[in-house]
Amino acid sequence: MSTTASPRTRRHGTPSPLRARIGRQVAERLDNNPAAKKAKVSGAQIYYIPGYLSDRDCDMLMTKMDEGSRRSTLLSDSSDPDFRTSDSCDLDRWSPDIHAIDERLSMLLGIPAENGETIQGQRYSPGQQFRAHHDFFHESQSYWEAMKAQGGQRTWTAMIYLNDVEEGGSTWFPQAGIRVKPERGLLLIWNNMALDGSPNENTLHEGVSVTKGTKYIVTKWFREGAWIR
Ligand SMILES: O=C(O)CCC(=O)C(=O)O
Ligand SMILES: [Fe+2]
Repeated sequence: MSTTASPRTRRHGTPSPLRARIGRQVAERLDNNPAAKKAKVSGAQIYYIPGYLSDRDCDMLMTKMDEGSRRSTLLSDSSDPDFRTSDSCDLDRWSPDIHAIDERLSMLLGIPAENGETIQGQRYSPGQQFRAHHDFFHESQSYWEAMKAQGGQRTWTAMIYLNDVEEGGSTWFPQAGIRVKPERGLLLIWNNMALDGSPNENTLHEGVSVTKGTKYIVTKWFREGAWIR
């Protein structure tokens, strides 16, 4: 896999030794985990683990999401009202079932649990999508100062598909060149930073519109520092 960051990666922020170290440490941990597979993509670190979450946990999360969802929001203004049309649900991190999943993810990546934002559930019905975006914060935007004070930049993303989707709903990384089809229990993990710790453009990704059925996923974004104090 090519690991060269393109010069364009510098546009949304600056290199950072801390983030570069987190990138190396997590990748080394995943490389040594026989369950974790490395995706053969260009210019980004992407891994996956099929069957990571049990059917019981997937069902538990989908039930909670059906009980507590609201319309998804965006950090930055978009002129496109259809940019992110899913429903979202913040899952209570202190409930024992969720806490156990948090702990497992944190152990898997070797990132302290307090660096993880609260797991967010997202549900897409036919026609709903999350258009191409980066999970990292754009450091030139007005929200960045507030984010900096709350754990700083997002480094790794962990996303789990909770069900198989009848049609559509894949996660597409147009620049890294990979399309992931939803599969119940599958964990997808990627580093939003380049090797030098600057935001990596190649992690641009899209939750492609669902055409048939409903898509349920959970996402956890890890910060470079403590998010919970
Ligand atoms: O729905 C997807 O496949 C992608 C979701 C996503 O990009 C996110 O949660 O940050
Ligand atoms: Fe995303």
